[in-house]
Amino acid sequence: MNLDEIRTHISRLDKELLTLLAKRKGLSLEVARSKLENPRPIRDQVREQALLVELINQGRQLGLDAHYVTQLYHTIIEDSVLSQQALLQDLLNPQDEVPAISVAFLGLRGSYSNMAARKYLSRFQATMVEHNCETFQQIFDTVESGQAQYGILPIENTSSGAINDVFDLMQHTSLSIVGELTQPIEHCLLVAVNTDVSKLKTLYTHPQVYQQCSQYLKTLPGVKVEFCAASSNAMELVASLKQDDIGAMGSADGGELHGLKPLVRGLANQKQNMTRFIVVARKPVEVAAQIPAKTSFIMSTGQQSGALVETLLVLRSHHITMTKLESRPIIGNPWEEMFYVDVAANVNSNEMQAALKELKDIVRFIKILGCYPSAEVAPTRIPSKALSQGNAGVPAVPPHRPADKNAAMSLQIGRFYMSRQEPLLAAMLATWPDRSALQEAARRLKEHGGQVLAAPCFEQGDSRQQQQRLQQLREIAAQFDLAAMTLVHTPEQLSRAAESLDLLLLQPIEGRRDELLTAAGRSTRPVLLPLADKLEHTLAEAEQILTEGNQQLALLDTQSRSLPELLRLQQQSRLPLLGQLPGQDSLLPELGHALKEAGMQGFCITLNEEDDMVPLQQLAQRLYQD
Ligand SMILES: O=C(O)C(=O)C[C@]1(C(=O)O)C=C[C@@H](O)C=C1
Repeated sequence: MNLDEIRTHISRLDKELLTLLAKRKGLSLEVARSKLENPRPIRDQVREQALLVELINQGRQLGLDAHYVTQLYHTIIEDSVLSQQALLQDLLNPQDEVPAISVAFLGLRGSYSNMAARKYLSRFQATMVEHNCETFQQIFDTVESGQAQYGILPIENTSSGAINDVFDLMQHTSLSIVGELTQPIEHCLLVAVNTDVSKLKTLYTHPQVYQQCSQYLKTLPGVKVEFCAASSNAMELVASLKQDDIGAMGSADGGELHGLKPLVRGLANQKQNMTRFIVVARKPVEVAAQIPAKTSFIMSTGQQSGALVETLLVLRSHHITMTKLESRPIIGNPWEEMFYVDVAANVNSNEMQAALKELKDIVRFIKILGCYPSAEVAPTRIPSKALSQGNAGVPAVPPHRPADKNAAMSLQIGRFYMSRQEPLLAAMLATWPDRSALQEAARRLKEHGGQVLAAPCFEQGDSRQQQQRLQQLREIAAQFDLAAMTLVHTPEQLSRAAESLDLLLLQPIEGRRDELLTAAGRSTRPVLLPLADKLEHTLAEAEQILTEGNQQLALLDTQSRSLPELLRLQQQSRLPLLGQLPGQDSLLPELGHALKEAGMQGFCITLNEEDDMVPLQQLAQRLYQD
């Protein structure tokens, strides 16, 4: 076959894939209707997990890797769940057939609020009429007066926290919250013409974006930064000037609307930067009982001690989970507070109605802001057991973690938990690899069921190169849904790594790490402390970290200590213990298995450039299947 013929073939297959996906979606909507007739919850994670495990195994037989299959199906299932929810919501809240829906949001075309508005409206069969607003107040006014049907407002951001102005405006509005959505904020360097970072002289950006990308901007010392009122203004300017020495900072999708291309992605200091938006309208909506719902309300309590606790106890007694609590001053009443509460419950449920009745008796003021479908479709987790290779037909188990006997000792790294039952598996590259080798290591680690990718970001190079490595490590780890770790020698390196990575490995030379221990204790990231020569030194060092506040600490045995030594350590400390083992030891699987039995909660497998991952793969099989 020549290139054209192959492409024709690929196009035909893609069309078939789309036809099948559309058929699948149709069936999913049929399921939703049947769940409405014979009431059952929309989400069924036991079914999802069984499906995913089956697909991973089928995929393997066809030569597709587990990570690829999982990612693909997470997207398909997320769409399936959201489409089912939207269908049920439509049936419950029939809308007038309108050709256009108007939405008010902050900023111009391409702003993050604009992207959120587009995402929200994509679920309606109507075109969007955009109302660009300059202030949050203007958004409220536009919807209250009926000029727009919906208003989109950012309410909280994972790096900068609550957006207080929006909370304050919610106190006085007659509007209801009818929806929510979360938008990833990925700042990119956007340009209008083909160019290179080294040619840039000026960057246009919003002060908040500048702040959120401060680490990256330090790597561009010669570039002048000019502030604009919003990132959408910066994009508009750069698009109109079309010069190769200027750029804007904002989202890739937003930039595309202005014809800009992303030159560098993932500029933010914080690894995960998400903004949660609320959608407000004049009329409240009803949420179908089968859909996970959220209810938001505000309340003010008396000033007597324990008043807030009493209200929270009411929620607890009705088994209602609170997902958010914010307090804001009441304008005009100094020292009084208004509390904003989000709960994971439908306002019409019996529990919520009973809780509201009790709350009304004990608060001064309470107002429901709205009840709306929860937009979060958390991916169903697949146990490492199912991911470690060669495992056909793993029985489906419910996705929630079984109660861990050693709950007090388990630690969360990124989105993974380490425990004696499922030890953490990290691959640590001895030298910094090139991008494709790092990607290949990540792909294979994921395929074998490992969870943490580690590489030395600080061993060579200047500060700019080190920063680029941190970014690359975090980016590739995220691409394969792995956590990321690096070795840090100084407090400064520790704070830089803590901005991007999930786990910080402290340098092993004791006596030279006093300041590093203090910095680790003040960090909010989990820390891995290599054992000191003497047991009492290790315990003293661990204590130094814990007393500074950071309780996310695990110990690492770098010298394959004897079993009695390790058991003694475990008797004296409740901290999780990991072992560092060479990746090419033919006994790796047996050694790891024995150490797991002895209570180790994880393994850091060191790999040199030429090493293969066969022993690591065998270790994963022993760890997760025996
Ligand atoms: O099988 C169901 O119950 C469905 O609703 C279908 C489906 C899917 O798309 O596969 C969607 C949502 C559920 O959480 C489980 C599976």
